Amino acid sequence: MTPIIEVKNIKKRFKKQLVLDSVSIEVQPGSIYALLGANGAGKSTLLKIITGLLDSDQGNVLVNNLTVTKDLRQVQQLFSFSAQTSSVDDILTGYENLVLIAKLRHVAHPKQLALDLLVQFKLTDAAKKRVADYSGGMRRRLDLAMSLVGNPEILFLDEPTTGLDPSSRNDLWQTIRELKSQGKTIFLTTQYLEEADQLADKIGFLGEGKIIATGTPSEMKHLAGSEKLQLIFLTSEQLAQAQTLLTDFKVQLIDEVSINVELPDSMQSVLKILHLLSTNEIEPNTFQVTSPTLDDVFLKLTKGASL
Ligand SMILES: Nc1ncnc2c1ncn2[C@@H]1O[C@H](COP(=O)(O)OP(=O)(O)OP(=O)(O)O)[C@@H](O)[C@H]1O
Repeated sequence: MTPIIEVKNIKKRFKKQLVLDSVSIEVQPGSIYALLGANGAGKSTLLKIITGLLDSDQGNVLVNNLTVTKDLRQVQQLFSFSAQTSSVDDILTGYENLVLIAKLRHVAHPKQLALDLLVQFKLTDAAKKRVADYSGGMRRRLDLAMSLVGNPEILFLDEPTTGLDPSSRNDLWQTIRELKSQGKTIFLTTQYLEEADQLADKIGFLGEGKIIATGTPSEMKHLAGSEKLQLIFLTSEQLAQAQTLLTDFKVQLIDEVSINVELPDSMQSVLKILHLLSTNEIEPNTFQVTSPTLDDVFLKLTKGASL
């Protein structure tokens, strides 16, 4: 399938600081792409370049096969951009904000559209409240609702859940999933590994100005290694006996009574290991299978830098 967004070899420098160094990204239509990176990695800068708000020094961006810098007017019809700073007007109510933006975008029946969006984003009860009195989660939902006025194909969301509590974050994730199920393409930036894991079809890790790794969440986790079986024994003698039996496996000592065993082929290896131990009358006290997380990938890629 032809990508709906193609970022090709983007370079951007602010004075002496090279912020983006040959960044290339492809996003498929109807998918969620998460650009993951630490504070200051260059995520917002890249979003501004993709949406035509900022010029790059090198490279180009195609949206629906249109070059952003040449065909900006046409490209702007295809997307909306929710920046980190909310675009809602505090003095107006949620309903008034939506009607205003709908009128500015010359949408037919702005009042009806505002009412429909308030229902879709579960804001009907707060429709007549001034936005100044909204919670952070309600503001972000209103922001998203406003970005849908004009029915754009692509939504760019810059750190959509930063500053939200876990419950509001979950609500917003659900809303983003619903937008994808309606066929929207979503390009979001985040510094939360869990958010990328929960939402993205494809992730790009931005580090030191480059995409240092890219893939689906499960492909990314494979970068951090295979699944492991953690075995905890009652005594160190049992552990030592187990080690002598597991010489065909990669074993990592955790403490004097626990080990991690790498599982090259998941369940088959688990069954083999437990069978081997039980036929030799060594019973672990507890065991569990652990899968690598995106945190493991990030630590491996950045050698411990914090996100
Ligand atoms: N207009 C500008 N002039 C000079 N430097 C800038 C400008 N905009 C961004 N920068 C610098 O570029 C780097 C990347 O900033 P950017 O805002 O793109 O990062 P980010 O990944 O979005 O970070 P955050 O998660 O904190 O929003 C930072 O070091 C920032 O100080």
